[in-house]
Amino acid sequence: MTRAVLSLGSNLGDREGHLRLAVRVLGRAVERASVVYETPPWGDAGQPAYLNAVVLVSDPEASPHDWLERARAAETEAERVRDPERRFGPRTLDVDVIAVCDADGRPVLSDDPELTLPHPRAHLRAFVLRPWHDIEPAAELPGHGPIARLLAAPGLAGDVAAMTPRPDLALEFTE
Ligand SMILES: Nc1ncnc2c1ncn2[C@@H]1O[C@H](COP(=O)(O)OP(=O)(O)OP(=O)(O)O)[C@@H](O)[C@H]1O
Ligand SMILES: Nc1nc2c(c(=O)[nH]1)N=C(CO)CN2
Repeated sequence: MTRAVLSLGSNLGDREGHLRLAVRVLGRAVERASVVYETPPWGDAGQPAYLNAVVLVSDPEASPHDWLERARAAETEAERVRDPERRFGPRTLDVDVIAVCDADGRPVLSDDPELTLPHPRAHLRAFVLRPWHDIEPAAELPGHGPIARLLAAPGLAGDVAAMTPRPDLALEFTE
């Protein structure tokens, strides 16, 4: 049994459709989905705006690695193409595993480059922390503390303010 926080992002093609596709691939594992946000590109400015959201998922059968497999399956369905020249470049769909807890609610930590937990750049990304905070306000990012505190830090204030909620694009999932 594991629970995970997954971040969804898309800035190419049918962005909304790609986020919906990810939720469909994750299926009944989805427990909560955040509001969708329109966000300026982070890390590589020369690309279109993203739609971002966060989902909380759980599955009695899933190992931490299974979440990475499911993330990749959704990216493949969205026909994501990787550009080795642009690490933070545009993509049809990005699904990142932000954090995983085991059956006892303990955070899973990993420095394996194939699946690093928590995600090594999550604490720098308002597009991850703000939607996560919306659906789990008391959450902590292991090694970094409460996400509410990270969001309030001066370094992220500009990025948080630049995010636009898109309630017109609510993600549906089976409760
Ligand atoms: N927590 C994680 N979530 C997703 N991928 C991870 C994680 N930790 C390590 N990886 C590895 O990172 C590699 C690159 O993933 P990907 O192409 O999605 O990166 P990216 O989305 O361009 O960058 P970023 O991870 O900063 O968003 C993958 O092969 C994957 O195995
Ligand atoms: N706003 C925003 N910027 C990004 C995103 C993303 O999902 N949203 N994903 C990236 C991939 O690493 C790079 N930059």
